[in-house]
This record gives sequence, structure tokens and C-alpha cells, in this order.
Amino acid sequence: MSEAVTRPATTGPGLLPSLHPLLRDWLPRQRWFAGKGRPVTGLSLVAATELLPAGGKLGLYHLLVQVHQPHAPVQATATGTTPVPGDCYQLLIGVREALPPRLAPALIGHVTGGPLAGLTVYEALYDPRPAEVLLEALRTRARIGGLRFDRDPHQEIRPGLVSRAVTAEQSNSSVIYGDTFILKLLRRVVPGVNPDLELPLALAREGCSRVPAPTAWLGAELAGQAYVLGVLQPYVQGATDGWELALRELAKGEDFSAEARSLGRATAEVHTALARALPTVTLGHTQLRSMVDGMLARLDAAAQAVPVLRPYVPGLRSAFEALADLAAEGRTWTAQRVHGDLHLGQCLRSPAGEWSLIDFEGEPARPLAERRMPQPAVRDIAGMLRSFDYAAHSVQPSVPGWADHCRAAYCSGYAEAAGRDPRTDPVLLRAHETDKAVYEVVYEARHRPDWLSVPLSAIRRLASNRPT
Ligand SMILES: Nc1ncnc2c1ncn2[C@@H]1O[C@H](COP(=O)(O)OP(=O)(O)O)[C@@H](O)[C@H]1O
Ligand SMILES: O=P(O)(O)O[C@H]1O[C@H](CO)[C@@H](O[C@H]2O[C@H](CO)[C@@H](O)[C@H](O)[C@H]2O)[C@H](O)[C@H]1O
Repeated sequence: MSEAVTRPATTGPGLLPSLHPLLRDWLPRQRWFAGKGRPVTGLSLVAATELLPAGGKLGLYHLLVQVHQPHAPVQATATGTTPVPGDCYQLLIGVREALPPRLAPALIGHVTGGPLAGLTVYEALYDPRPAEVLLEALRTRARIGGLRFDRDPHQEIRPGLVSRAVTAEQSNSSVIYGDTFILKLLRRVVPGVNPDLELPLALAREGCSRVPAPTAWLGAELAGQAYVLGVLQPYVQGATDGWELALRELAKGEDFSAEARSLGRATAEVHTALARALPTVTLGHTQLRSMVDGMLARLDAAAQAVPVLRPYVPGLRSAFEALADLAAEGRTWTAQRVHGDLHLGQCLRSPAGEWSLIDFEGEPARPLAERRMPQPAVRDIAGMLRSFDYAAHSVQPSVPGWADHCRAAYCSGYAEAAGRDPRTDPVLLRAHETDKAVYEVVYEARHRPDWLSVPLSAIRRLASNRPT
């Protein structure tokens, strides 16, 4: 194993003031920027680490930048609504005299003053040389300034793997190395244990092969708090994600239920391994009441933010109250760690037909503590059921019964592997599907307004308690 490399931090005095106007304009335009719709009034530098000095042909800075926005967003949490301070984002900034044409889409701007005056700054992750610097730091378990690069001592990283960008729509940013590894750099970062690393590591310890085992990771220690900043994992070569595959089959009018059934089995295997690896709890009346209160609070916050939801609020509330009623009668449920944002896009099918699950970050907008709480496994099942519905509603002409067949097959596959069928608890399932559809309404209103009609059609069904 190679020795850990330690280099001092260089925080580049005056760095942020010179980048400030450029980043202020550039940040809100990024797909992963979570504070869309509110002006950026200022930025502050949380940490800056020089990875390559700007004096050379290419300068490279790792930055953690806090973004100030007016009216701190109010987020619905399990217990109600909580104001959130300015979000902190991870940036990898390259500095060159001029950008080669292939990097034109990565341009952030030209610096006019300060230590970088006259230079061009750009988003460096998709430039092979900076991406190589990150891989090499992971490979050698480097310590650079406050950054900590680490890796599983049992997994080797070959030096010199060539990088390429992931072009998919993402909440974070990823780069692929030689079709061997994929590195995800988290964009909006928060202190604490991140489930995107925590759960795959726990699953690897359990010997669960449905989730790529983390090879290496990077983090930082800031003001006594640990941050996870990125995870490197094996790249599933030639994989197609479930969303793409489902749309392909839909376009041909083909049934997808055999795949849905194996996805159900894969989900159940992951849940079983998670329940073995990490603590489970029993949810009684008090815990259920607080879970339902969280769902109600998220619904209220969603209806405030997206007015078109308002007529459905009474019907949607009844889905949640029905669950609280069962708890009041003495029913209990088991809760465990779950994926938290499972949908077809989080499922990868290898050319051999094996399904893997990825992206255990949970719903990015939720507080970390909430994402790490044990929850009924049906939360993930509800996410997948919603996803079949999404796929069916996103094509024209629609294929009658397609989503219903997938949903039924998925539940059957789950039951085969887990020994329990989620359909035997319809009240729990409806409440979670409703919570997910409410989340999707907010997500689409914020990120893809053209898609709003997709979750809204489910909202109408769930509010009137109609079957699919
Ligand atoms: N292990 C992997 N093998 C192959 N492709 C992957 C792997 N992990 C992620 N991907 C690809 O990268 C995309 C983004 O990954 P994901 O973890 O979902 O990021 P985000 O949190 O930004 O949404 C996925 O949709 C998938 O296409
Ligand atoms: O990017 P993430 O994987 O973190 O998830 C977010 O974006 C998803 C869309 O890219 C969003 O998923 C919704 O749309 C999907 C189709 O594009 C659909 O399959 C999902 O069922 C639906 O929820 C997800 O909710 C959001 O957290």
C-alpha cells in the first residue's frame, strides 16, 4: 500500500473576493444548485485548498463556499419546519491563462482583479488533469490542507486511469475513470455521517453485492466537524439505468414486469442486509404520530410553495391520518435504515441482467439527521411504485396497464425475497406513496416545472383513495 501523502494547505489570500462576482453569477445556474429562485446576496469562503499552484500552466483549487440568500428557506422536517442557514457547496476550480475549446462549456469567467487577475477560471472536474489529481490523492490516501483522502486498503486503484464526465442530470457531479471507477463529488455538503458512504460501506461489510462497495472517499474536518465530500466506487460497465430501460420498453409497447419483479427482489435483498447491518426499531403510537406529523408538515409546506396542490390537501391528509388511526389502535411497525430516495434512475442493470442500487444520499433537501433515521422499508417501495407511474406518464401515447403490471410484479418480487408483501399493509403504503408524491410535486415545481403534471396525476388519485 502506498504511503499517505501530507501537504500543507494554501488558502490563497484574496482568492474569494476575486472570484466572488463570477461565482455569484455562475452558481445559481448549476443543475445541482439547491437554492434556485432566490437571489444570491453574498458568498463566504468556508475552506480553500490549493491542489495545484496557480503559477503553473494549470492552477487548481478546492473550495467550500457558503452561499448567502435572503429569506433562509423553510424546510419541512419530521418535526415541523426549520430555518436552514446558507448552504455550503463544494467546488473544484481550475485556473488557466486561456481555456482550450474542449473546455469552453466549463467556463466560469475571466478574473479582473486580485491574485488571479487576467486568468480564466472554470469548473475543473471535467478536465482530465484535475480529475487525475483527485484520483491520485485517493490512491495515495493524501492529506492536503483540511482535505482527507482515504480508501479501502483491500481495493487497489491503478494509477493513470483516464477520466470522462458523467453527462446525466444529477444532484451532484460525477466523473468516470477508465470505465473502472466512478467518483461522485457531493455538491451541497453538510457536516455529519453521510448515508451515501455509510450505507454502501455497511452493505459491503454484510457481503451484499447489490450495491457497489466504496473503494475510496474524501472528506474534510472543519471547525471540529467531519464532512463527507465524495465517494469513489467501482463503475458498473455497460449498465443501463432502470429509467432508461423502462422508457425504452414503453416506447416499444413492451411489458416490463419481469424486470420489475427482479428489481423487487434486489430491493428486498438490500433491505434485508441493511436490517442486519444497522439497528432496527419498533414504531409504536408515539413514533408513528411523529412520523405522521412530519408527513402533514411536509404537505402543508408543499401546499404553501406550490398552490396547485391546495385543493387536494384534505384528501391527502386523510391518507396520513388513516395511518395515525391504525397506530392509535395499537398497531406497531418495524423501522430500519433505507435508501430514502429510491426510483428507477437509482437502479443499474448490468449487461448480465443483474440489478444494483446506487445513490444512498436520501432526498437531498432533507436534513441529514432525518435521512439517517430508521424508517419503514415501505418508504423505498413507495418510491419505486411512484417511479413506474412516472415512466408510464412520461410517454405518449400511454400504454394502458403498464404501470399497474410493473407495480404488482415489483411487490411480488419483493415478497419472494423478503417474505412479506408490501400490499398487505395498504394504509402504510398509501401514506408513503402520498408523502413521496408530495415531495415530487415540490421537486418538479422547483427543478422541472414541465413535469409537474406527472406527480399531480398521482396526487389526484391518492387524494381520492382510488386504486391505480
Ligand atoms: N457504480 C456505478 N456504475 C455505473 N454508473 C454509475 C454508478 N454510480 C452512478 N452511476 C451513474 O451516474 C449517475 C449519477 O449517480 P448518482 O449517484 O445518482 O448521483 P446524484 O446523487 O448526483 O444523482 C447515475 O444515474 C448513473 O448513471
Ligand atoms: O437526482 P436524484 O437521484 O437525487 O433524485 C432527484 O431527481 C430525480 C429526477 O432526476 C427525482 O425523481 C423523479 O423523477 C424520476 C424521473 O426522472 C422518476 O423516476 C422518479 O420516480 C421521480 O421521483 C427524485 O425524486 C429527486 O429526488
